[in-house]
Amino acid sequence: MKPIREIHHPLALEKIGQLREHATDVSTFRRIVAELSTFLAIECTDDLATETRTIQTPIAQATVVRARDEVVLIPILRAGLGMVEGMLLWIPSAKVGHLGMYRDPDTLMPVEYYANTPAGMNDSVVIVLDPMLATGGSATAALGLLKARGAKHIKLASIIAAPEGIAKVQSHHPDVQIYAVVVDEGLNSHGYIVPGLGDAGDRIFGTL
Ligand SMILES: O=P(O)(O)OC[C@H]1O[C@H](OP(=O)(O)OP(=O)(O)O)[C@H](O)[C@@H]1O
Ligand SMILES: O=c1cc[nH]c(=O)[nH]1
Ligand SMILES: [Mg+2]
Repeated sequence: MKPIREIHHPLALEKIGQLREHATDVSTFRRIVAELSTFLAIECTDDLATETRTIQTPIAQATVVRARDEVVLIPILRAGLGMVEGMLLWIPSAKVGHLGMYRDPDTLMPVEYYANTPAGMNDSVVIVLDPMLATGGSATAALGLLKARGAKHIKLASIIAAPEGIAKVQSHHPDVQIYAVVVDEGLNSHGYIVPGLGDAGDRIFGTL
């Protein structure tokens, strides 16, 4: 089982504090989600396979590196959409598929309503995007669907993760590396992350 990679960085933690604040307005919230997503993109791609070639600088020949792996981003709608732009700043050539899922408020079980993923994901590095990993039900279902469609090298990028969600994903998908900016205390009786930031989708899209 892969241990979670929690990112400790003073400025990332400062941004998390702004996301948590109830008073943070929607444009600031969106911008910070995008910034933290770029930060997660850097972490998630630090083991991509590379190849080298020789080029000519104005001074001399140099051996330069380029990434060989194709990257596919899979945001889980809605909240995961807020992470796409920031991820693409760092991985501009990534393909983007979409999974629509919401969590039933009574059962907390994920309900799938849309799935559009690129063909030929077998050899790609697939990064699932969801800012909140709470019970882990949505992420676990998304990872199962992607594996059924051929994905083999999958990562999960979240901004805030709860220990319960991490444990669930690790038990069902021990091969998937989870990245989170922070791991919070746990869940409340409604399945919300504590202290968390509330409903990420509503805060990104201004639908509170
Ligand atoms: O780990 P889980 O317990 O499954 O919870 C996490 C899910 O809940 C939220 O989605 P939500 O149902 O609020 O849909 P939305 O993104 O459309 O707001 C969040 O964006 C995750 O997808
Ligand atoms: O705290 C939570 C839990 C699930 N989904 C959210 O958006 N926030
Ligand atoms: Mg929501």
